[in-house]
Amino acid sequence: MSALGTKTSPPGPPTLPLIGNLHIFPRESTHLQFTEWARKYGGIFSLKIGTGTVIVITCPDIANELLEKRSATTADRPSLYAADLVTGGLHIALIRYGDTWRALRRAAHSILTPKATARHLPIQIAEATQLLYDMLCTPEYFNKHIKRYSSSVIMSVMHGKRSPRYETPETADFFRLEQEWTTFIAPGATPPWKDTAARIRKMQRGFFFRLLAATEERVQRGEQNGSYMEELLEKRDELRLDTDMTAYLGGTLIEGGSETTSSFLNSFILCMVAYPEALKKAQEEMDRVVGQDRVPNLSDLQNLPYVRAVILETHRFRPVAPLLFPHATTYKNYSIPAGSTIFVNYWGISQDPTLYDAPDVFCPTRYLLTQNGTKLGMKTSSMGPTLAFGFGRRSCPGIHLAENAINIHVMNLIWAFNFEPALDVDSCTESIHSMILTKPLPFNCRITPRTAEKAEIIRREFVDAAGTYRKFEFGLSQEDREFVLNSRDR
Ligand code: HEM
Repeated sequence: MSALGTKTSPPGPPTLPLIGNLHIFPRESTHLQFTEWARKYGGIFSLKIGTGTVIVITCPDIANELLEKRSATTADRPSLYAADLVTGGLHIALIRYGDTWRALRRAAHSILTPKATARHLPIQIAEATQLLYDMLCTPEYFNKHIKRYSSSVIMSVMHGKRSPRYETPETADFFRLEQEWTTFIAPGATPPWKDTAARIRKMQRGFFFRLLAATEERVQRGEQNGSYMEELLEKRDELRLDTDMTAYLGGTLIEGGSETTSSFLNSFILCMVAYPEALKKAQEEMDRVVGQDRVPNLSDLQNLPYVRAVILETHRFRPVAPLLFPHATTYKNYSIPAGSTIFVNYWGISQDPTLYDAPDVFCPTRYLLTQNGTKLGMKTSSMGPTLAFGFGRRSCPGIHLAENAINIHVMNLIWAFNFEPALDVDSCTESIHSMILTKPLPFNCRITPRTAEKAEIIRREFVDAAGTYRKFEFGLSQEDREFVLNSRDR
């Protein structure tokens, strides 16, 4: 902590004139190099990138002090020229701290409270049921099924329109856009050429505004289904959102909710394959509490301490955002220069052997022994269970929606399936990293229903959920209609 109170810069690797540490700044698997430096230079270290400063925090107490207690001075984001070229400064997760961010964040909060989120449980549960069904029918495509689920559920919740198939046009458009957009803003990408920016901008605005227009038309036809955008459109004046802000908020929340949930579910399956003893313990607990004859529901979770521990351990073991999202500081009279970029090295904290026993092992039991899974006797008041969702004013506003989704899936999947290694499973605990979000490298595994009775229950639940799906199915393509007819509405 002492570095925070002094006027000297935090320590860091030796610098070269003019470029500082630019030549050694890791563009890939950044969290791994940051963690190596943290072990050498301590819980707070700094890098010089040209005239700028990057601060890396790998200590929960310092992260808490700077990003939670002094949140007003660290709620900014570093300026991202490439992102602004495309979004015009309307991306809630990337924009600078200021009036536009405040208006977007207030609007996001007003629709993402725990109470508001509970209203969307029926479609979240129905979408989770389709994931079970898809994995039952074609388990080899589980990764594709997770991607379909993750984008369909958030589009249903936000815009009231679901995608029954991975190839449904909205989902396909969304993945195409995400591919272009995330490549364009990735660190170290080719310079942000204006014509590329203009092309992606056209694509992004086209997609976000099409979704908004479809919601408006649906409302005009009197076909409301309770989506968030309906609520936002109603409160738009009160929340001071113009049309661009409304469309961008709807679109960027889809982006925030899709890849994150999908990454968590892939990591969860990976852990179940790689650590069969953890899966077995979770299944035993599930069988004791829920039994064989029904799928679990959210209220079961309070009686499933080991399953809750599996969720926390998955966040720790393979964080979705190993460096959270970068913050920027505007704090003046401080040893951290104004305008510094701040990374919280959540990965380095999660893998710290002074905090955790055997941190590189997936071991949910640690969360049954101590509240935060840390070693016995450690003082860890700065390390609550929501660390994976960030700190302070920029912490994740989608946390309640995300936690419901994760809880439903983890229970469902443990109840329904066995997960076993395929031949190439050796590589399975590696991750790829794209600076902000990680997800496992593609891997194969064998997914089989635990019993024939459970397979039958899944088929029945899928057909029974037809009424819920239909409320979110508008303007389906011929192929989507055929899928619905053949799989569900026979
Ligand atoms: C597994 C699920 C999720 C994880 C692990 C996660 C994690 C995070 C993290 C680490 C941040 C950055 C916090 C910081 O800067 O300190 C963040 C920000 C954000 N998340 Fe999530 N998230 C998840 C799901 C969602 C969902 C479902 C939504 C949308 C409904 C969402 C919307 C956002 C938005 C809009 C921001 C930017 C907030 C801002 O800059 O003001 N996230 N999330």
